[in-house]
Amino acid sequence: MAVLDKGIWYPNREEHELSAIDTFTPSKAIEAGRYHLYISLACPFAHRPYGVISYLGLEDVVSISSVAPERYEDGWLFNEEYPDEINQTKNLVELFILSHPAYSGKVTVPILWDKVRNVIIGNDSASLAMDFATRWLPLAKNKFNLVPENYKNEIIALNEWLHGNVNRRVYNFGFAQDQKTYNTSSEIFFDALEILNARLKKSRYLFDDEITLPDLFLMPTLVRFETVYEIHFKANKQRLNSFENLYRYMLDLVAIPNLRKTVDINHSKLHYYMSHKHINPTGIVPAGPKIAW
Ligand SMILES: N[C@@H](CCC(=O)N[C@@H](CS)C(=O)NCC(=O)O)C(=O)O
Repeated sequence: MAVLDKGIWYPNREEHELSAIDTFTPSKAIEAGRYHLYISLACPFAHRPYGVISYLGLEDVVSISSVAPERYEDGWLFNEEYPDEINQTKNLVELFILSHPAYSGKVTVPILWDKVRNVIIGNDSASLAMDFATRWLPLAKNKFNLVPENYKNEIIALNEWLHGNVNRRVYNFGFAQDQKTYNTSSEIFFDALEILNARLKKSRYLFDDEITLPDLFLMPTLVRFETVYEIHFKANKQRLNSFENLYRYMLDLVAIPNLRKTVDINHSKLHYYMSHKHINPTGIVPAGPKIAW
């Protein structure tokens, strides 16, 4: 992978080789127009806070832009179609250095930028999503409570479970370098889909009939399944539509315009197939598959 070590970019160094990893200090101030969320339209983790902002109608309060689909040796890039209109940098590495000149750690999306202090104030998708869903709710156009108090602890626990068993897990076997790793992680992932499928037989969404935050954690993986993960990550133990309730659930979610507009299949395909040369050396992007939704 790739990291910054004291402000120097190493495209082939691992995070565990760093002597220290820097973190960002969140801002407590909730202020319309003050922050910008940098995402990649391809990234399922960035999709969490993006989904919350779109579903709640917070776009006029927090601006959003995406990096370009390709990610090579220089990391995430901006280009003419996907510019950095806030800081005019050419890539995310430059943006991290602008904020924290001696930064050590990975250079990932999403990041939340404070336009007043000109610094990054967060790069953890789960906590950004939780923050927008709760502290920012008073500024939202659509005041849906994604974290009802009676489910709060269960929601936090389910988000973590989804992260380990589903959202991150598909990468574990997609990037596996040996059969055993692939088999183990594929098994865990498809077992988790089975559990979710059974759960969704009893309710429309993960918690009853209203959308809650974990739905916006699960959706990003499901919408990338057929066009990317099934082929590129060899996630083909079962077809997604063989999980009847889970598939119905995904269709329900993408039928909601504020969620559907956060899904960019073409951008995702371009990113995954072109950028992961270690598993797709030619960088060829498949023409299909045609999907039903
Ligand atoms: N801190 C993260 C990780 C997000 C993440 O893994 N983002 C990926 C894209 S999907 C990334 O930017 N990877 C670049 C890298 O690992 O160098 C989060 O917010 O959950």
